[in-house]
Amino acid sequence: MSKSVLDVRDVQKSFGAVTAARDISVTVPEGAVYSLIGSNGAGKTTFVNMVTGYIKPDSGTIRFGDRNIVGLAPRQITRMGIHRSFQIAQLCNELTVEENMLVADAIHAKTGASFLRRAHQPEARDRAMATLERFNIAEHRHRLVPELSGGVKKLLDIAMAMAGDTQIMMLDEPTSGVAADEKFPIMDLVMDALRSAGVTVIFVEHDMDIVTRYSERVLAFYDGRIIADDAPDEVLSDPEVQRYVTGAPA
Ligand SMILES: Nc1ncnc2c1ncn2[C@@H]1O[C@H](COP(=O)(O)OP(=O)(O)OP(=O)(O)O)[C@@H](O)[C@H]1O
Repeated sequence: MSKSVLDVRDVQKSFGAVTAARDISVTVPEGAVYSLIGSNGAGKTTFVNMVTGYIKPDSGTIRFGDRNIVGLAPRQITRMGIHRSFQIAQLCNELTVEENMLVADAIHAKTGASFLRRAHQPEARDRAMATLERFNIAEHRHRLVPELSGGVKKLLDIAMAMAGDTQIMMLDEPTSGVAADEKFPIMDLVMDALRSAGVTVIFVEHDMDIVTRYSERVLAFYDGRIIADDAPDEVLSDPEVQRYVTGAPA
């Protein structure tokens, strides 16, 4: 069995009277693909925010490799290798695809060189092109963001989140904003690119076809708790999950 890359133990988080995380414990093996499901307000984003340092748990531990990362700033956690993409793509409209990628690369670079110098280094351009090629969007490199389809924007956003040394990628609804007929092709590309880079993937998703097709394991959230943690078929046929999450038999 692969070693664990992320180990969350007994994590709790409340916002006033609302408990958004209750006794959350989960171990994610290196290279696994996990999806997080649950209705609105179930606690999925709170989980992602705690792992990425945007929210500090009230108690519990989050171990990344052999280090407890609770209390570290998002920037420190990103530099350690836990990256994320948001539901709404974080792109700069005034720049081309390649320029956006160069900005992401310069932000993630660990060298002491100035931001602009880093963006102009030939190695940076090579790295940017390699990532764009991995996500099959190199042909769009000279186009400005507003000219791109929802699918290409999504691919660019995830490609940018991959800049630097990524060990865990957390994706918030990777197919939101993507046309229905583009969803599977986009997910095929994203998952192939992440798997070939050996990255562990944790993604929030409401579309059960995507969950079934792309995740190896599913965490079902309800009222701040994980009510199921198993293979997709097991989770989606669980009566509690059908009652509180999917609302229908799988
Ligand atoms: N910063 C915050 N301040 C106050 N309450 C919050 C905050 N973040 C989350 N909550 C509350 O915590 C609970 C869990 O929210 P969370 O965003 O984690 O749910 P979710 O499963 O991601 O929902 P959605 O699918 O709508 O994004 C909700 O009741 C939410 O209102």
